[in-house]
Amino acid sequence: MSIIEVKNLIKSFKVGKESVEVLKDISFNVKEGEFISIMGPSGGGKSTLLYLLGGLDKPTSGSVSIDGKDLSTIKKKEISWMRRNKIGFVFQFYNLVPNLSVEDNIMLPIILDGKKLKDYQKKLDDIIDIIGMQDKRKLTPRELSGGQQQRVAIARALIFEPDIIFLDEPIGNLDSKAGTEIMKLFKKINQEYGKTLIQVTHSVNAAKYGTSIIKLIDGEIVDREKSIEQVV
Ligand SMILES: Nc1ncnc2c1ncn2[C@@H]1O[C@H](COP(=O)(O)OP(=O)(O)OP(=O)(O)O)[C@@H](O)[C@H]1O
Repeated sequence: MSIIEVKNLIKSFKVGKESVEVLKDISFNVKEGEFISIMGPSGGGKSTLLYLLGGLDKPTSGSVSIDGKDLSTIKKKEISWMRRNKIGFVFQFYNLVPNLSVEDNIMLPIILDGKKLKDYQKKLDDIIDIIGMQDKRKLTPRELSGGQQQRVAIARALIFEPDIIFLDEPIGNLDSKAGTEIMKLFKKINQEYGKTLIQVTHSVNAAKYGTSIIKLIDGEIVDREKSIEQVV
């Protein structure tokens, strides 16, 4: 079964009196364990699509289903549960809390959810190992490089062990060396930990880490291929 099913998805925004159709009848499926790169020109609707897939916004019509459950018809409680346990997000600008340590930033979703920190201590240690930052766990974000900050944001997205992680321009703010290291980390999270990843990116370098590439132009999928050479 597909972990994500997108059917006839349409999203319009009202701009003044006019309605602008940003996504035009999009359908596709994502299988568990895939790593999809969504590429295409600026303004084509990539971020809009990512937010709909993650349940952060609602479609005008059509549907997004995760594990066979249509996000527009399930109960609010269930969607909040899904957002916490099933889905993780990583953004371009990390969105860390500046005065909290690395480990407190990673544990933030646990704190906000009212869960007991000690129940997640082992998980925290494991995740800090995965991101390779044991020696930096007491530092605050301003003491870290951009690449290290993004590692912390990735760890925070992993703490609830989601099956799917959405990445919005995850290396858009990094130089090429740090960017490559982050992409290798995503590849490991995809291949070794079996997470399904969906990234929006302008970078051909980042896109080629995907197992499949979707090209979105002007709100429509114009191509879906296995390798970047077939798309660019
Ligand atoms: N909340 C909103 N209200 C009105 N228009 C919006 C809204 N969100 C997005 N848009 C419009 O939808 C279009 C697609 O935006 P989106 O950010 O999804 O594109 P994108 O492909 O991610 O672009 P970029 O690569 O520049 O980030 C743009 O024209 C944008 O102005």
